[in-house]
Amino acid sequence: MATKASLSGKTPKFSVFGHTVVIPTGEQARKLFFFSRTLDNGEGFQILTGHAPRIEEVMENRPANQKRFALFIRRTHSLLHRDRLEKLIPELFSDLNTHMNSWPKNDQVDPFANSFGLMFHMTMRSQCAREFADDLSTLHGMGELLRFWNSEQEFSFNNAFTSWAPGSVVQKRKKAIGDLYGILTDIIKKRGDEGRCENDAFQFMLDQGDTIDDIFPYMLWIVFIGTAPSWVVSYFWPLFVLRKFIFSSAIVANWVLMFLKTHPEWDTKVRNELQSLCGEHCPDLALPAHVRFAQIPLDAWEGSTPVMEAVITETVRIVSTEPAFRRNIGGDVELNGLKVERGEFLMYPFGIEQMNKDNYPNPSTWNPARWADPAKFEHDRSQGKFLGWGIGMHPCLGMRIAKLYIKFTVALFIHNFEYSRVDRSGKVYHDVPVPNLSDTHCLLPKGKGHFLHIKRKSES
Ligand code: HEM
Repeated sequence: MATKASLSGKTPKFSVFGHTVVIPTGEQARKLFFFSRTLDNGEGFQILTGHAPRIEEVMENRPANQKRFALFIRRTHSLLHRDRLEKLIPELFSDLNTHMNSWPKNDQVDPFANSFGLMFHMTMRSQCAREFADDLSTLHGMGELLRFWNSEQEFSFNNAFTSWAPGSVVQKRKKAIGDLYGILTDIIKKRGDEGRCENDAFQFMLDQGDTIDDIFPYMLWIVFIGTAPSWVVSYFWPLFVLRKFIFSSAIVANWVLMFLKTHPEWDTKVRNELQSLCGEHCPDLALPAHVRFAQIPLDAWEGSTPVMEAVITETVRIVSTEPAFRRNIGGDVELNGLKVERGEFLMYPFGIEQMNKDNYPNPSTWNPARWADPAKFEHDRSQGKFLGWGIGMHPCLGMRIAKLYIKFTVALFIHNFEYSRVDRSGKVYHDVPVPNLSDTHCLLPKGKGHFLHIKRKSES
C-alpha cells in the first residue's frame, strides 16, 4: 500500500495510533530520510509498538539512550571484527552441523522454523555466551523460555493495546525477560566463582569492564529481539530495530534455497564455486563437509564467492522490501511541499527503489546476473537504488556476519540434503515462488507450498 502510494508520486500522510506517519517520495526526500541527523531510527520504530512516547519524553531520555546505544555500537563493532570472525568459522560450522544432524533424515519440515533455529544458534555463538551455544537442549530451552518463536508470531498491534492484561503476551514476555536476567546473572556468577574465562562475547564484554546491566541489554538487543514487552521499549529500543535482522538472515537463507531450486543454472554455479573453494583450501575428501568448509579462510568466503554474493544481493533486493522508520526529533521539515512536524514519523518502503523497473528491469524476476559486475552493488547503494542493507546514517552493522551466516547455511545445507518445495500434503511445487510481502514475520511464499521436503544424502 505504502509503496503504491509513494510510486504514485504523492507524499502520503496518514495516522497510526494517533501518530502522523509520512511516506517520503523523490530523491530529495530519500536523502533527507537516510542522511538527516534529526530523523531518529530508534524512535521511528516505536510507532510499531503503539507506545511511542511524547517527543518531550524522548528528548529527556535521549542522552541516556544515546549513551547506551553508543556502547552497543562499539561492542558490536569489536565483536564483528575480522580476527574474531576468522576464529569463529569452525565453531559456526560445528553448530550448523549439530543443528542439521538434529533434523529428520527424510521428511517434510517447516524451513522457516529450521532456519530461524540455525540463525539463533549462530547468533548465540558469535554474540552471546558459550553456555547457550554449546548445548542444543539449553539452546532450545532458551528459545522456549522466551517463547522466541511464538512471541514473534503473536506480536501484533492488538497485543500492544492489551499489554496491561494479566496473562497477555506482553505480561508473559515481561516474566520471561525477568527469568532470562536471572539465568544471565547465574552464568556470570558461576564463571566468577570458578575463576573460569571463556572465549566468547560475554567474556569479551566482562573483560572490557561491562557489568550485567550493560551485557543484559546487549544480549536482548542482539538476540531476543522479538520478545520485548512495550514497557522496555524506551530502554531497549534497538530491540525493535534489530528484531527483523535476525529474522532477515533466516528469511534470506530460505529464499536463496528456494530460488536456487527453481533456477538450476544458478544452483550449479553455487555448487561449482563451493567445490573450487574446498578444492583450493581443503582438498581432503575424507573429512566431513562441515570440517572442510570450516577450513576455508574468511578472506575466501568474503572475497572469492562472487556467485554467492550475487545470489544473496539479488535475494535481498526481492525479499527485503520492508520499510524503514524514522521520527523527526528536530524542527519541522518540508518534504515536497508537505510539512513534517517535530515528533511526526516517516516510513520509507525499500520496494520503492528495489522493485522499481527504472532501477531494475523486470524487477520481480530473480536474476543474480544483474550483479555480475561486483562494483554494481556499491554503485547502486551510493545512488540509493539498493537499500537492502541500509545506507546513510544507519547502514547495517551486521551485513558482514549476516552474509557469512547465509553462505555457511546454504553451503552445508545443499551439500547435506536433497530438497523440494512442497505443500502440507507433500505435493511438490516446481514454479518460482513469490514472497508474500504481507507476511512480515516469515515472508512465506504465496500459495500453499510453504514447506520443504528434505532428504539427507547418504554420503554426508
Ligand atoms: C539478511 C540479514 C540482514 C539484513 C537484510 C539487514 C538489513 C539492514 C537494514 C536495511 C538496516 C537499515 C535500517 C534503517 O535504515 O532503518 C540495518 C541496520 C542495522 N543492522 Fe542489519 N540486516 C541484516 C542482518 C543484521 C544482523 C545479523 C545484525 C547484527 C549483528 C544487524 C545489525 C544491524 C544494526 C545494529 C543496524 C542499525 C545500525 C544503526 O542504527 O546505526 N543486521 N540492517
